[in-house]
Amino acid sequence: MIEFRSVTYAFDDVPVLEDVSLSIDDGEFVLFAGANGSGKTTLLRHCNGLLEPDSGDVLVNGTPVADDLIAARSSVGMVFQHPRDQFVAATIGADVAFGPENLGLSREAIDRRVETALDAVNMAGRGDERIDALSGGEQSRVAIAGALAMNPDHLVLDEPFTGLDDPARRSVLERIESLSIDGTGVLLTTHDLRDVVGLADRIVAMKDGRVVVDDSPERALEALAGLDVRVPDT
Ligand SMILES: Nc1ncnc2c1ncn2[C@@H]1O[C@H](COP(=O)(O)OP(=O)(O)OP(=O)(O)O)[C@@H](O)[C@H]1O
Repeated sequence: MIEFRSVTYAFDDVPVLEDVSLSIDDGEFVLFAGANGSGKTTLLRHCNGLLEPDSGDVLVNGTPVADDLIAARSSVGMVFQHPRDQFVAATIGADVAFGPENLGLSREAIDRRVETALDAVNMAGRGDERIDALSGGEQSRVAIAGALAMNPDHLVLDEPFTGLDDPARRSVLERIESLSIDGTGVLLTTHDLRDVVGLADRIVAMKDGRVVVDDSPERALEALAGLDVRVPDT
């Protein structure tokens, strides 16, 4: 479970998050919607200590993130907007192994995690391939595998479809759907809900650093007018 309690945060004295309180259960699929600059990325970067609140608290499984960064980072996997920026190794397998290696697991356990994570993104057996030779969609799936190798309870995906063509978008979407069905919680930011709204349990919409809608997809869609969020046509 992830809990934000009255979280306030400013960049250089400019308020970016104002009194955000949310609680996210294990297994929940939550869409974070809102215009560019509304604070979605900034909020989610608090889940594993990349940012710390100026006031308020962020707890993962009941423990403040800053008190146990390893526990928070094991429980909440993050995939950033430009996966290319988060790779640390030249080959798929080495990159996906990086997180588990830092947990001090045995080689055998690491290999098992890498294999399972690659399987989950439909890239089994491709560990020796170079990341720089992959398409954008494949790179996104490797980034997701890297997060999955930590066996997270929740997966944070920040605008995972940015820059992807239609086939890549579909392939990443399918992977996200099957992970969600298998029980991984998903926190996904987007300013375009069309492809993902059918998967979500809940939509949280932000505006100017505040949560302005937090509801089931059906009810939230009615409330989203005026927030610069593309909603499905029907
Ligand atoms: N490193 C930074 N330094 C200063 N200001 C920042 C920084 N990162 C974000 N901001 C500002 O914080 C505000 C919220 O940005 P954030 O990226 O959280 O919004 P977002 O809703 O995720 O939008 P986007 O879809 O564009 O990523 C914006 O006004 C942005 O300019």
